[in-house]
Amino acid sequence: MRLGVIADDFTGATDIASFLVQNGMSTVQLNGVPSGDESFSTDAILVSLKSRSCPTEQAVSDSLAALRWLQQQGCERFYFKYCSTFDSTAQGNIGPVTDALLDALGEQQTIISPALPVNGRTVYQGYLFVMDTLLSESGMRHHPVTPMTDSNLMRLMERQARGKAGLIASAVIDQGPEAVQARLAALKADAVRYVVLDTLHEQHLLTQGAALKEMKLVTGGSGLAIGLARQLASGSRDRQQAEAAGAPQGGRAVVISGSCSTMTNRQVAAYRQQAAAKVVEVEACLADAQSYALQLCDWVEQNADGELAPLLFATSDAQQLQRIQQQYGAARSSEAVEYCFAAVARELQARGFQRFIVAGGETSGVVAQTLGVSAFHIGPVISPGVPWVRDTDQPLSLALKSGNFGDENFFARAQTEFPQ
Ligand SMILES: Nc1ncnc2c1ncn2[C@@H]1O[C@H](COP(=O)(O)OP(=O)(O)OP(=O)(O)O)[C@@H](O)[C@H]1O
Ligand SMILES: O=C(O)[C@@H](O)C(=O)CO
Repeated sequence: MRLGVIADDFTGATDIASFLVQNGMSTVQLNGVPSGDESFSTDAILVSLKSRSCPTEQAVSDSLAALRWLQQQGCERFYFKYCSTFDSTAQGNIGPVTDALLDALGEQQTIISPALPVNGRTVYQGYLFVMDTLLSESGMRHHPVTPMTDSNLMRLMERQARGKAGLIASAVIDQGPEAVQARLAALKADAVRYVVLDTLHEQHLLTQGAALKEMKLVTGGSGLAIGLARQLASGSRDRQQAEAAGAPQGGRAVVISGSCSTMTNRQVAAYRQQAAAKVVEVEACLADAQSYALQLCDWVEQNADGELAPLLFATSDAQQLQRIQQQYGAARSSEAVEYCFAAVARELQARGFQRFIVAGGETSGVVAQTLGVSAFHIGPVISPGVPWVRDTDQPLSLALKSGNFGDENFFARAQTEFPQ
């Protein structure tokens, strides 16, 4: 059974791709809907979009285009991948995209399962937790683009989508796949369109996978992929061989950090102690991003011969970010930073850089798009949900880190533990 995945951002896409591969499904990841007539024979085909925080109409039309293309590729099951921290406010795109996909598939019900317990994202009584904290009390409440101030997934869904939301609590999931299926059917009879699934640990994801293997459309983070892949995998491939195709190759490296998450702040602080690092000033990005980018690239080149790659970071803590956003506007400042990073990536590629370690989903999307990446091999995992990936056409290796993923030493480990 071929699985088609539509991911709403770039790091989210590599995140789920790594779990699919680790759990037995051969996977190709494509940047956007391909325009040519190529076809792929992998167990899973993943289209990564930049639809998390774009205007809703565009998110819906891009997602529907991806769905149609995946159907043409013979996919029969579909997975809408969004963030394990449900990055989506009342005006967000998860609800409208879910509704559009359900309508296009002629389905009345789907599930909402953002949990990824290995990275501390769990769901209890429909409330999303980050480690030991409610989502709305975690660093996500200060997110520059999608501040999360509610943790109740039923409420979040009902605010942005068209139908009723319900819950399957952990006590039911503990009873196994048949109990989950029976509850889904009961909720469907009650016209519940979005069913939030409690998830406390990996066994719950395995149960969900078994319960949902016939469901046409599922939605969630990357955790559910563990359970679903084990049901849908064809068993036709050698994981180690596949990972070797995505292992990082040589060439000069740079670390680019545009995430302001709590974890990225810690990672940047740790890496600055070990490697050359330079802050990217929002004022300079706003003034003349193009020439500022060239200056930054000169600095990167001057510092590229150390043991560890140089770091450019716009990463700020919550207070700095608030000051910047008040002064320049949230959208304007984040766009200026993204524009500058795009110019930096383009220039460094032209100067022969071949390994890019990037923090932040939006930032990764911009960088990968600028570098002209159209398809990846998924390589070895640096931290849960963050694999090295290698472009299928050009000598280019990328580690695209979701904002909150990885341990404190992530940037250094991505280099030292994966020598070329
Ligand atoms: N100093 C800053 N001032 C204003 N905006 C910034 C600053 N630094 C980064 N940004 C913007 O914040 C946004 C961060 O989003 P991004 O998706 O890259 O990281 P993230 O949300 O932490 O990661 P993820 O989506 O993987 O959880 C980007 O648009 C980036 O340009
Ligand atoms: O699910 C997650 O947390 C990540 O894959 C992600 O989408 C962050 O951008």
